[in-house]
Amino acid sequence: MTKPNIVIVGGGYGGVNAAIKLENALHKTHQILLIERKTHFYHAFGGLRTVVEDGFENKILIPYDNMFKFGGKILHATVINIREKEIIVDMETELGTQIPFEYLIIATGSNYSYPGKTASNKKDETVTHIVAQRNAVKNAENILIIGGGPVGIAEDSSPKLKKQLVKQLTDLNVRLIFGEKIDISNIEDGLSPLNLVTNKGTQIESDVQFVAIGAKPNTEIAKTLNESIVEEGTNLIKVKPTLQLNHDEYKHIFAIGDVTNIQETKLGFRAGLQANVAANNIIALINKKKLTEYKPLSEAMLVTIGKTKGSGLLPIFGGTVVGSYMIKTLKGKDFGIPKYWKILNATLKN
Ligand SMILES: Cc1cc2nc3c(=O)[nH]c(=O)nc-3n(C[C@H](O)[C@H](O)[C@H](O)COP(=O)(O)OP(=O)(O)OC[C@H]3O[C@@H](n4cnc5c(N)ncnc54)[C@H](O)[C@@H]3O)c2cc1C
Repeated sequence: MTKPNIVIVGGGYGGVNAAIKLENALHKTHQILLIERKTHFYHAFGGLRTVVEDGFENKILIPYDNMFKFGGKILHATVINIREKEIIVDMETELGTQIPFEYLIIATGSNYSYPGKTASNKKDETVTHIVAQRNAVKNAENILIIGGGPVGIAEDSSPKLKKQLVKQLTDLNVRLIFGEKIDISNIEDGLSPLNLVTNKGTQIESDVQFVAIGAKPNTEIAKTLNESIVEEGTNLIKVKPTLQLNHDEYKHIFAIGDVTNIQETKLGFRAGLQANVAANNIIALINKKKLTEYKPLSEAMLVTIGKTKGSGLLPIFGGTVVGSYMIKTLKGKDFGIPKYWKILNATLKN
């Protein structure tokens, strides 16, 4: 007898963790199916280092091929439609284009400009893009970065963190401009010299430009199920604390990670924690047990500046600011790369 499908759409930090957990627990009774458009997991935490270290891209592009151990399947296709009991993909797969499910997890994450994330589905195209960026940086005298990202957050949540980051960047000869905006529509590929002017009239000449103005949630396909599951304004999927969609018709559909409207900064490690809750709740529904709730954590971030510097905020004692030593140890040294190769059951060749 064919086993009912549990489908996970999106193999990022949330989707991979949920798929592995569900496969471990349910492979005897259910077919676990991960649908992911890319052939390789893109380990975003280390994305920025590809710009300065030759070959680093090979460490952060991890093949998905070997991740399942008990018959789970990964299909490389793009989901274009979600219905109440099935999803539709954009190409013919071994299971066709119309794939039924008993339970579904939407984990389609968010987009970010290169090299934060990749827009390409194929490893060689991603590598070509990264190498072009790295070469442009090697030949550049002036590099423009638009968007303060975690620094912007630091401003609101911890003045001490902001102060530490500003000092470290200024020591490295980085010129910081706060409170001004640049029209990014003037930037094409970010690899050619440009002379830009901010809304306050500051002229900035640069050889290379990086746009770092935040992630954009991938919730368009969620809307194909029902427009009302996505919050207007934020474009995020409304979820209950159990991570089921906040809609009584869809108790069998969950959302996790960067796509949800949970009130906390969007981070991969949180997507992983949410994956545990969603997977446990699917197991609980199958076994007719009580569901558990996801509890958002307090603010946390680790901002690296090169291999040895940085500053961060840990979610302990209501938010503790830490300096370069902790950041180097927790993140800057290897960005958790060995951990993710292990999770995906792949071998990193040095
Ligand atoms: C430069 C940078 C550094 C970061 N550093 C950290 C850090 O140090 N620590 C931390 O915790 N977080 C960090 N983050 C944040 C972290 O990357 C995100 O929070 C995380 O990626 C969210 O995980 P996710 O599983 O929700 O989605 P994603 O990781 O975005 O994964 C979504 C997946 O879904 C796939 N997908 C999307 N739509 C479809 C579709 N229709 N069909 C098939 N597949 C689809 C995508 O290809 C993608 O693989 C960083 C982010 C950036 C950009």
